[in-house]
Amino acid sequence: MSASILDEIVASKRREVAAGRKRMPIEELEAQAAEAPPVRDFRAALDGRGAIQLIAEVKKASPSVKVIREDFEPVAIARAYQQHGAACISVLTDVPYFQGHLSYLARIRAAVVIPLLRKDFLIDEYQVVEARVAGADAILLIAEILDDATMARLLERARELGMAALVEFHDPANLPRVLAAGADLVGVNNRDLHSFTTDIDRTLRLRDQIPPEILLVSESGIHDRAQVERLEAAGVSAILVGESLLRKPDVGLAVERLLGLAPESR
Ligand SMILES: O=P(O)(O)OC[C@@H](O)[C@@H](O)c1c[nH]c2ccccc12
Repeated sequence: MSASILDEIVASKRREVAAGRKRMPIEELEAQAAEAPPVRDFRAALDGRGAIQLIAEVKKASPSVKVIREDFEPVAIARAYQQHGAACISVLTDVPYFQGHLSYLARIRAAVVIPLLRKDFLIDEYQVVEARVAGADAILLIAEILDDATMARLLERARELGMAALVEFHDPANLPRVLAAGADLVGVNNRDLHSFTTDIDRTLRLRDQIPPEILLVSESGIHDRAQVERLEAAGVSAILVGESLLRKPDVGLAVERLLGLAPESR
């Protein structure tokens, strides 16, 4: 994702939020959030005490590769993820760039019991409340698109609503900002924002700079068992994986292979 596409996405989110506020004022949305069923503990589900856990992602497309999977059935994919060993599910809700939808959260929520992450570009508390109403148990926050005050405020808002926040960064310079915001669940995005290349060494290099009480998630570019074993040995709590699972015809088998529950194909 080039920096300019990130700017473009953020601009589209500002328009979405403005339109949302017109359709339904935040007070009304908050009233709905107060009535929503209880959240599931996303962070606790990732605390495998040494055994690395999987957040499996439901994502049809992305700006880097366009359509990832043609026969995209979000609920069936989520069910397979759960059945074959994922601890949590990440659901892309961005429409224009990832071909996701907010309604996928509610549909998936009705079909699985494991906790769900709203994966989107959150810049405003309106989207945080919206996530809760739609059925999310956690939200993603991206350090690269948030100033310090907004990052801390959205994190606090998530907690007030009972949700967890996974706070992601790519540039190591942003790690101190993420910690200062009070994150207890931190993601390293292995994908370079300019070249789209991924490198899990980015997570491994940063491992020692993250306090042990914080759960660390390695995100993007994970596609084989050897990588997962390296991350597990380094004490990484969880992996966030989309593309490599979605490219396989049998996503359940792909999950088992990544988790070492089934032998890898050759
Ligand atoms: O499909 P991959 O390479 O397994 O990556 C999953 C996830 O990490 C990636 O989708 C992602 C990480 N951070 C994001 C922020 C917004 C949208 C998408 C993402």
